[in-house]
Amino acid sequence: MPVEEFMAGWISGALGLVLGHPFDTVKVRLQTQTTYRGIMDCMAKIYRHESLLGFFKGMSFPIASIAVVNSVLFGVYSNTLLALTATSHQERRAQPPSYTHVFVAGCTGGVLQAYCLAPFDLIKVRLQNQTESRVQPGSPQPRYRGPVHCAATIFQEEGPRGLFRGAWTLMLRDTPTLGIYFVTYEGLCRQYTPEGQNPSSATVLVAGGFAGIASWVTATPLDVIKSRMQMDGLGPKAYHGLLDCMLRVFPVLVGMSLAGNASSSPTGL
Ligand SMILES: CN(C)C(=N)NCCC[C@H](N)C(=O)O
Repeated sequence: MPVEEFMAGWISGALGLVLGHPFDTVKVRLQTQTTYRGIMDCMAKIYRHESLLGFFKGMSFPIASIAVVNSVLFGVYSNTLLALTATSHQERRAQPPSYTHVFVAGCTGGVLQAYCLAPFDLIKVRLQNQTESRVQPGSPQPRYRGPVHCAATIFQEEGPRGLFRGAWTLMLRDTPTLGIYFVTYEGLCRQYTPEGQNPSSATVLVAGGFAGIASWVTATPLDVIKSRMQMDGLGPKAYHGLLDCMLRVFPVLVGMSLAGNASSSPTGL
């Protein structure tokens, strides 16, 4: 991959992260903490106690790692398609791969990117969950003083494997859902591009947006489990592993959506 493409990917990925991180912080807090009554309450509390900076906790490692993580995803996807179909990127417009091949290549990219992403994602989630204010004088010191201190503390307290806490759930989340991402993206591009031509920028934008929605809708249930497993290394353990966490969280999630009221669960989920 040429350096310019790598840098362009890094800058655009980083911009997307800066715009999305405040919403991601609210999502992570609602997934793992019981003190908020819903999205608006969470946003108001973060703003009041932690100022605007509270929404951006844990953002530096994702920005530093996004280019590498995305290169792994797209590089593995492209090379898996090459191995499955024996056609290069340029030849694929004339001879489009089957959706099964696209799905398998997307899943393969998903597994390997999840493995690279796991420690960075863990540190992000731990820092996002720190509610101590950095601006109010006299506030208690947070457990982690920054991403490097967080990584070092996890390493000391939970061992080297602690840095991969939640990695299996992350892989389970990203393997099928990145397959879904690439199938949706390919399908929409093919639908709206005349045969033999490259998709226009508008088509790429819209197809990427809808692919993102389709993959995140399917990824969200396991995303809840992943965030809970990642926070479970602190203090006494709440779950005896991934299956126990799924069995205890999913019935509550299903009950909440059937009742149509996501914020009034007695467990605070
Ligand atoms: C649809 N899915 C599951 C994905 N696109 N996965 C990769 C996302 C990584 C991202 N930094 C995150 O928010 O975890």
